[in-house]
Amino acid sequence: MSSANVTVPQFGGIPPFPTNVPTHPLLVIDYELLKRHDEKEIERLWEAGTKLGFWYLKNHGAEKEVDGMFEMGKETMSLPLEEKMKYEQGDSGRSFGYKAAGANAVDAYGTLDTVEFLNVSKDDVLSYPTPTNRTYPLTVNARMEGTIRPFIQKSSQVNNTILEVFNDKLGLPKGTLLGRHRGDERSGSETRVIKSPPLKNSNDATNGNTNREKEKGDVRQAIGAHTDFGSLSFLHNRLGGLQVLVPGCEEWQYVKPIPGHAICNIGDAIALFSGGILRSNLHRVVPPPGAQGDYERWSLVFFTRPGNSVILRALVEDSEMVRNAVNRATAKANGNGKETTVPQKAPVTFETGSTAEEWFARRVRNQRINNRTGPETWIASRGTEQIEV
Ligand SMILES: O=C(O)CCC(=O)C(=O)O
Ligand SMILES: [Fe+2]
Repeated sequence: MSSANVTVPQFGGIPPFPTNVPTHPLLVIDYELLKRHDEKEIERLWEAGTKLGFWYLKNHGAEKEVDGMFEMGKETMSLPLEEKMKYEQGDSGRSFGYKAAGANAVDAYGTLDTVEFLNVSKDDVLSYPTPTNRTYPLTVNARMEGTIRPFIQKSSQVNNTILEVFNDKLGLPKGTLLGRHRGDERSGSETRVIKSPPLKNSNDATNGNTNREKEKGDVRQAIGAHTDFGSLSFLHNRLGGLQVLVPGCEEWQYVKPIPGHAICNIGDAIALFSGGILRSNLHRVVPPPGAQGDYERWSLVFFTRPGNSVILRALVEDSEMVRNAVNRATAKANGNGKETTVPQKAPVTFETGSTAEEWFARRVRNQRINNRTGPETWIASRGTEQIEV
């Protein structure tokens, strides 16, 4: 049997992730140990959060719910496009609902994305059958209580446990980070199911706008380079395609999916709250590598985001560590007091002046291809990628 025919049993008969592509190993964090406040595990999570902002999470206990969510995703994406479009997220910066393939840009040139996804608001799930924000297709409603609610509850629990670890390591008073994610305030927290077409179809998925990539010698992007908008992301995928840009490296590297392991990462809100100590790292999605490219790619995320009214800024009054980090970043941007003829970098700003709701809407709105006027629209969609520590 050739190696291309060997499949991964836990991943439902798909070819294995190839060994000959640049791949970045992530630290594996054991959720069971975190829950028991194991000091070594907390140290390893801190290392993952401060160096790359990405890690694997094992023993998270949500596998059954994840499988149910993929089923819900398949049922929903199989609906006629016309039906899905009744629930489209629109161009005003709202995220909840359906996003068709090709509705977002993946770069400053306005190249179109190839993925379709469905975002379901945490608040809508918890208030179901009364909508908080909007309604969803029947395939979603049918799974609200049996599948989506348990998934959201488990995922929130996982992310909240991690928030508490970071809270304490940052020297913040107990409950400071959780207090910015209160259950009684509406938020942008949501779950997302993503479907990417197989490589051979990804060109016609969006009327084949690949010429620009061919000219640039770049790969086709399913989701363009981005930092996540919120606090913490709890991600489940089966096929490769997720890539990270590791600090100090020029080449994008794959993150290999491992059965039973979620991939977790930090978003802009936590990078800002922590004065850049915790990292919201750039990542993107490209077609799965090697023989995996012949398959449809599915992924699932739960995004924890701050309450809508929370101002995104470094928590300098609450933590000496955060205060020192902001002072260091400011001094560095100003050339550390040295006389220099080299133009100074724009100072890193941890005072966004923006609520979580505004930050999120700005980023969503400026990714939408219908809102594009030129490269400035892409720039206006950016997050915390300018933060260097
Ligand atoms: O599909 C993936 O593996 C990652 C998706 C992602 O980065 C996102 O939806 O923000
Ligand atoms: Fe992401």
